[in-house]
Amino acid sequence: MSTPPEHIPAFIRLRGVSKAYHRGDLVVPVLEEVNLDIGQGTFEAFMGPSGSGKSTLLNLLSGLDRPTTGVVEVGGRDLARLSDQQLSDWRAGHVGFVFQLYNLLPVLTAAENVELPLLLTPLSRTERRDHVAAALEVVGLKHRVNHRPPQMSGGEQQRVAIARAIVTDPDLLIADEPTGDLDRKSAEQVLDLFEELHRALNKTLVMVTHDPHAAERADVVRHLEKGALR
Ligand SMILES: Nc1ncnc2c1ncn2[C@@H]1O[C@H](COP(=O)(O)OP(=O)(O)OP(=O)(O)O)[C@@H](O)[C@H]1O
Repeated sequence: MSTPPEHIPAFIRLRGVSKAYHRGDLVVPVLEEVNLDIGQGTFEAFMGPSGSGKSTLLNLLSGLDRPTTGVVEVGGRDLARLSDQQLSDWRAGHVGFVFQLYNLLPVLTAAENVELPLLLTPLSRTERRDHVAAALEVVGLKHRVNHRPPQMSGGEQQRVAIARAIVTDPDLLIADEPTGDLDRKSAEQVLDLFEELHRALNKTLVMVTHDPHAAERADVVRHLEKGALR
C-alpha cells in the first residue's frame, strides 16, 4: 500500500508565494499567497482555467522564474538564495522538463536530442552514449535511436522528450500539458511512463493538465482559480 501523501515529507514547499507581472505601468497579480507542500516522490496534477496561473506556478517551483514575494524551497534549498548562475546549474542537475509540443530539435536524431542536456556535464562521450541508451530504453524507444522527430509519431516524440528530461537523473520532473497534443492511446502511454518514473525511480512529478483522464493518474489533484489554490 502506498503512503498517504500527507505523511510524505515535503520535497517542494511554497510559503506565501505571490507573483505579479508588470505590463508597462500596470501591475498584474497572477498568483496570490500560495502555500503548498508537495511530497517527495509524489505525482501531482494541477488543473484550472486558462490564465489561472498554472504555468506561472510551474515556473516558480522549477526555478525558471522567481516569486515577487514568498519562499520557494525544493529539496530543502531556498531557491531565492541562489544566484542566477547557481539556479541555472541547480535546474540542470535536478529538474527535467516536458512540454506540450515536445520541443525537440528536428535536425537531430532521437539520441542526439536526448544527449543535449549531457553536453553541459563533465561526462565522457562513452558515458553520455550509455546514459542516452539507458534513457531511451526506459521510454521504450531503443529502436528509434537514429530517427529524427519528423519521422516519429507525436507519442514517440513525447517519449523522446521524456528521455531527454530524465537523462540527467533529475529528482523533479515538470510537465506542462504533456498529453495536450496526443491521441488517447499515446497519451495513456505517456501517463504509464510517468507513473513508472515516480513509482520505480521515486521521481517527484508535477504536471499541469486540462485533461481529467491525465489528472486521474496523479496521486494528488489540485485546482488553481484566479491565482489561488482551491
Ligand atoms: N511573462 C509574462 N508577462 C506578463 N503577463 C504574463 C506573463 N506570463 C503570464 N502572464 C499572465 O499571467 C496570467 C497567468 O498565466 P499562466 O500562463 O500562468 O496561466 P495558465 O493557467 O498556465 O494558462 P493556460 O492554461 O492558458 O496555459 C495570464 O493572464 C497571462 O497573460
